[in-house]
Amino acid sequence: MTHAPIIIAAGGTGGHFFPAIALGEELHQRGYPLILMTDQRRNRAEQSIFALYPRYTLTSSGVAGKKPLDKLKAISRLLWSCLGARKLIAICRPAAVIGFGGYPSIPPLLGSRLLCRNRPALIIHEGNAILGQANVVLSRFANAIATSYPRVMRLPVGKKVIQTGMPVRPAIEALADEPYSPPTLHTNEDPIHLLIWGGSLGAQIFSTVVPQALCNLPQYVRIRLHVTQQAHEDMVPVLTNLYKQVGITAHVTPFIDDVASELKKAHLVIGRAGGSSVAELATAGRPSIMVPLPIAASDEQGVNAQTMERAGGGWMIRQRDFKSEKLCDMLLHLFEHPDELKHAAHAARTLQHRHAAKKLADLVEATLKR
Ligand SMILES: CC(=O)N[C@H]1[C@@H](OP(=O)(O)OP(=O)(O)OC[C@H]2O[C@@H](n3ccc(=O)[nH]c3=O)[C@H](O)[C@@H]2O)O[C@H](CO)[C@@H](O)[C@@H]1O
Repeated sequence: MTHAPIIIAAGGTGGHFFPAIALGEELHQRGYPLILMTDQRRNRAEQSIFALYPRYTLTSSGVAGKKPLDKLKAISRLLWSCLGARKLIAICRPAAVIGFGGYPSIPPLLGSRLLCRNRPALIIHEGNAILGQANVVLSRFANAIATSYPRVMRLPVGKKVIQTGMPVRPAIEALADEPYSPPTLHTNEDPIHLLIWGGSLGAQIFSTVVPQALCNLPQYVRIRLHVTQQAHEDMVPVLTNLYKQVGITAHVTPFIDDVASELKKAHLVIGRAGGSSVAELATAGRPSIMVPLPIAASDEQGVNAQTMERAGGGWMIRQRDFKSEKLCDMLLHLFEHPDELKHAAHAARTLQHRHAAKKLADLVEATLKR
């Protein structure tokens, strides 16, 4: 039987895009033709499973927190994109449109619901512990809402809500049973692996506070450290030299391609608390120090980090309190108390949700049969 196509719409940052790809792979295996609608940041993507509509670029500009004139411009761009999306939907007549959040997911879902005669099924996925701005708008029209977390703030009443979990890349899903052994400072000389990442777009703060903290650790700790750090291109040579000078083994790069291998090695992760990063920490069972992005529209990263901290899987520090002296003390304390790291690694797994891509694809198929 030939299926009608399915449109997957997602903002172009890793947190929205990687789960969209994971679902795409699953639906592709089930025989669905797929169309990916994303923004300029990802327009060259995944040609093998997605027939990317060649001239279609979604708006990526947010609306929240803007000055009135800029807000008006952003809203007009969104509405213009809705018209563009409607044209595409009229041509390819999809059976369903699935949104992964971010403003670029609004035009295809809203366009198909308000402007098209053949109305495809609408499903949204929320990757954070609070419904994001775009999903707040779209949830009113959705036939089903899939969530990563068991409890999600701002969900509308009376809608079909199912926790499918956050789809993660297969190599990360394969870490679901990976054991964790904490580093021991005084009984062996093995490396202590630290992973430092800043979300899909990096974060400047980790290039200042973290190196200062690591340089202030005692020498017997520094020589054991193996650091993998994501940093802005300009900072790569600066941090590489700094770490070398103080005897820290480090690999500094603008983007970590093989996140799975890094998580597998990591004794501790320092980073933001975006939906995908937290889901990956839970899958791999790795303890973390989380510094939520302070400018995130709904403080979704703060809510994600709090959820992980309450589960016992890590420690949240607000950016205003993220200082090198504090981080240095905290790292030394954790390395001296490996049981705390071990406990956090186990606790992180309580938020693990396996086979999310499969569960989400099941939900899509169930909604098609509605
Ligand atoms: C799912 C989701 O809603 N994510 C949030 C996140 O998106 P954002 O995309 O910034 O961050 P996430 O933590 O959600 O995702 C980051 C993704 O990039 C990957 N990665 C990161 C660094 C690297 O070097 N290599 C790499 O592959 C991570 O493994 C992860 O899969 O921040 C936004 C603010 O800007 C929030 O508003 C979003 O709500």
